[in-house]
Amino acid sequence: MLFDTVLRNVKIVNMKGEYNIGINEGKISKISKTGLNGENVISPGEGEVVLPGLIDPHVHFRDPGLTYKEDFYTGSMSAANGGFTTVIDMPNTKPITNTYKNFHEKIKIGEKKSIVNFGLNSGFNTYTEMCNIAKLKPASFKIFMDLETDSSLNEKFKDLQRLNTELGTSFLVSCHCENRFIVHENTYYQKSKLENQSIDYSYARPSEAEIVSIKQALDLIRKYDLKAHICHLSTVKGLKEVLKSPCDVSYEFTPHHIYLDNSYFNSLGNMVKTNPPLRNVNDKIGLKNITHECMIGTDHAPHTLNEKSLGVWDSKPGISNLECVVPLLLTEVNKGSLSLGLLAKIMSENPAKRFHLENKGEIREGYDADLTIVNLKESGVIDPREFYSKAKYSPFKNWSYTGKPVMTIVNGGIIMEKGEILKEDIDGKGEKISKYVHS
Ligand SMILES: NC(=O)N[C@@H](CC(=O)O)C(=O)O
Ligand SMILES: [Zn+2]
Ligand SMILES: [Zn+2]
Repeated sequence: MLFDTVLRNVKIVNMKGEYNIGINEGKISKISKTGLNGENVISPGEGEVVLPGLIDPHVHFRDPGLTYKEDFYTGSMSAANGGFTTVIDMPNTKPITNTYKNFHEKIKIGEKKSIVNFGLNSGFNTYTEMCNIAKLKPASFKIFMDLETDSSLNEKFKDLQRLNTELGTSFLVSCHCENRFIVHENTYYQKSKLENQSIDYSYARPSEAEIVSIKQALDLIRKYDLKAHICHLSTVKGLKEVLKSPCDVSYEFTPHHIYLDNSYFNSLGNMVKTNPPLRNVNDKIGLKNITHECMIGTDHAPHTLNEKSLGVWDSKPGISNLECVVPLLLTEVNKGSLSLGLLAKIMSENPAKRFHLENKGEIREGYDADLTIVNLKESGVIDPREFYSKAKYSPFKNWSYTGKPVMTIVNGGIIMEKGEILKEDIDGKGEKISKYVHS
């Protein structure tokens, strides 16, 4: 049999020895020890290992309405260059992605411009509007708890329970956990100081705001029998609340909350301003908290350099990490502080399962041919000038790494090879390679 594409004599994560992977019609159709023939043959080099296509459940591509910061084309190229085959985009665009019309519009934007598979989170809205959006299969309904009062929170969680009951669905609520009241109180106090340092931003939105908000979210999902995903979990105490909860709750860590603490404000200023803020070194989560249950969500949140330089309170919060996180974590694999198998679990299998991305997250016959090939031996330093993202800056600039993504394959099509992006996201039959993915 002649396959469309064959990966010849490759190492596959979690599997001993070398294998041949036969790809047909965008699917993994054969994994065999014996040789396979294909129209295209890919023979990975020394030190290269095949991972299931990496999935980022938390990106902001700013499309539509804020495309001067990033758009689906530059954001998805950034994802492809970072080794990601699927991303899930957030609804805080302009207009907000919380009506049937805007949601449908964004699917069309992604289908036109994205070179990786994409899912979409919806914002909350009226009950009727959310029922309409449910037909378009959002990955989850996203709530920014720092924008809600206790009563509006209760109403929204209640609406989602009603929707799941009436439609027979089980949509997740993805939560940005910062308590609005605690943030307002502490921001007011910090702003009242004679002068402000960048680090004051981390005291304006203290760890306590996240911990209280996580407890609120856990109480509400218990009350309304919902499932939750906690975005950018940044504190050990918040993690403890999640781990002891009997509810169905998942969580993600960002690279900046793993690697950086609020002392970085002193050297990098508002470049590291983000919500939730970098934490005091004693409060923060870190590499030691990465277990088989978590996920990595980059919270890729681009702003222009100008918007990042408007002072402590007016600078825009957000850090872009799609092209940094894999080299950083592969470096941990080389140091022995993270296994490659665990990296594949938290960056592919777990997000695929949690957001019901069928046939993704594992290298298995019949699954989609979404594959990330990494070179464990290639080293270098992070250079934001090479980013495909419009946000060509990073707190990880000049960080050295050992290990990087060298090929990204989406539905059997090579979309990135050695840092070069395939210009046309079209397969041999003229079909778009990447797709809108939904549960
Ligand atoms: N994380 C941030 O600081 N900013 C995000 C919004 C968010 O994720 O809260 C953004 O969209 O810029
Ligand atoms: Zn957020
Ligand atoms: Zn975000």
